[in-house]
Amino acid sequence: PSPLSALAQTTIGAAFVAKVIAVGDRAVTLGIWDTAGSERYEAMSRIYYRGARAAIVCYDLTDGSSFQRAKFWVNELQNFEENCRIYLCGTKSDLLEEDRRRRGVDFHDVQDYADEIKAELFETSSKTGQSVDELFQKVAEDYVRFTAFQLMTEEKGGIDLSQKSSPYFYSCCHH
Ligand SMILES: Nc1nc2c(ncn2[C@@H]2O[C@H](COP(=O)(O)OP(=O)(O)OP(=O)(O)O)[C@@H](O)[C@H]2O)c(=O)[nH]1
Repeated sequence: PSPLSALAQTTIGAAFVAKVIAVGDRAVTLGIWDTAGSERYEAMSRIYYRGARAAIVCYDLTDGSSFQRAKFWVNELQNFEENCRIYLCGTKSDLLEEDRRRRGVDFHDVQDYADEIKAELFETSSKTGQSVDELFQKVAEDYVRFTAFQLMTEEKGGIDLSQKSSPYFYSCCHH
């Protein structure tokens, strides 16, 4: 079956897949939960995204109401998962390539919203694969970058600028 037909089923509960991504010379394994998009399954979805470090919130680029529903999930994540970075993902970009008039959500409106919530924005297609790899690559890269930063700031309750021998200075700031 094509990748698209494998996905074209209503998600009840959640589906899981692990994806290994190279970031520099490291291999990062992302554990990806595909949760049900319907708000009806809100309580169940929360079980899966609890503790998540990243969330890809998808909406259909041809359907304005799906963007409004995406905002619901963004609010949920902001309220319950403070350590979770949010990535907005407009799907079905292939349909816009075919006919620009099918766009149901203004790009600049979404970009403004993404800036407001400090999220990255991607427009992807499961059909053509457009920007899908780039999106997961960014998630993995950000994870590595922010985790290193968090370790650096948490270890001693702050960044000690007098500690020039800190290994983090060698890995990221030493010239
Ligand atoms: N043209 C096009 N159709 C797509 C694309 N992605 C999904 N579809 C179609 O959109 C419909 C819904 O796709 P799903 O992936 O099941 O949507 P979903 O949001 O995961 O649905 P739930 O699992 O119920 O949350 C199906 O008919 C898919 O074939 C895409 O990138 N391009």
